[in-house]
Amino acid sequence: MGDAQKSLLDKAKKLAAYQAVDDHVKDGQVLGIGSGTTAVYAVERIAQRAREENLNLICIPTSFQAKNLIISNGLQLSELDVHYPIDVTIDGCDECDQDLNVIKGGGGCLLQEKIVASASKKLIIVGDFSKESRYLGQTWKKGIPLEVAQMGARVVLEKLQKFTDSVGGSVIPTKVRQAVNKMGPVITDNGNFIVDFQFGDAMKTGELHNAQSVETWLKSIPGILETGLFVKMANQAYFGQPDGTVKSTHERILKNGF
Ligand SMILES: O=C[C@H](O)[C@H](O)[C@H](O)COP(=O)(O)O
Repeated sequence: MGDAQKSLLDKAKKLAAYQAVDDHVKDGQVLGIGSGTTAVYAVERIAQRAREENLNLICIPTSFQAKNLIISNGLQLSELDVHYPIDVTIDGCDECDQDLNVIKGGGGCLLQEKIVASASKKLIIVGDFSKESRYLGQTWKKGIPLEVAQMGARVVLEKLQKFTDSVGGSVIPTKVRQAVNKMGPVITDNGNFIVDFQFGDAMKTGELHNAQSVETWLKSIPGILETGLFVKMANQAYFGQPDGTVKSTHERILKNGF
């Protein structure tokens, strides 16, 4: 990716994050703090508003990165054992389809993100224009990130490969994600591996039916501790556009127990 494209995407991430914070963050709330590069802008804006408007906010992190962001921005850090439920969580995504089903975990944070999302009255997704798609897998070609117990990785890979082969295969193999600047696999904040499940166009073509059936199937495989598929969890999405505007979906009410 060239510098100009990167800068365009960065601006779009910032626009979306700022707009989402301005629309949803209010005094006295417990906030879930997402992970990734877009979440950095959300925390920046939350901290700005907290200072300028003297807001009293409690922040629950979704990762080690988020925890450090909360601390370095002078926000009040807490955890789910102390503050539950969360009023609103603002988090990034790798891809978001037209039904607001989302793929997350491109940066290796998904298990804590999903727990925090499930503890939130509202989940607001933020991203640049490249994250919006019609169906999952349309733009995100790296597979569905899965958090997998280390000793179960071989078993999980065999089962996923068997499925991939049965639907015609994928040119890219499903494998344990390898680290950059460190030899060997990525180890998550929770001490597990990440497996990137290459599902190709299976969701579009029908082999995987829909995101909910994929999620149910993946969660039925022992060793898969969590998936990066967030199905019917997001209430609204914001996408920063190249022209400096922000496109947002309607906010939907979910029957999520709150
Ligand atoms: O594992 C990482 C998280 O799920 C991120 O929220 C997701 O990858 C999007 O990250 P970014 O905002 O950097 O594109």
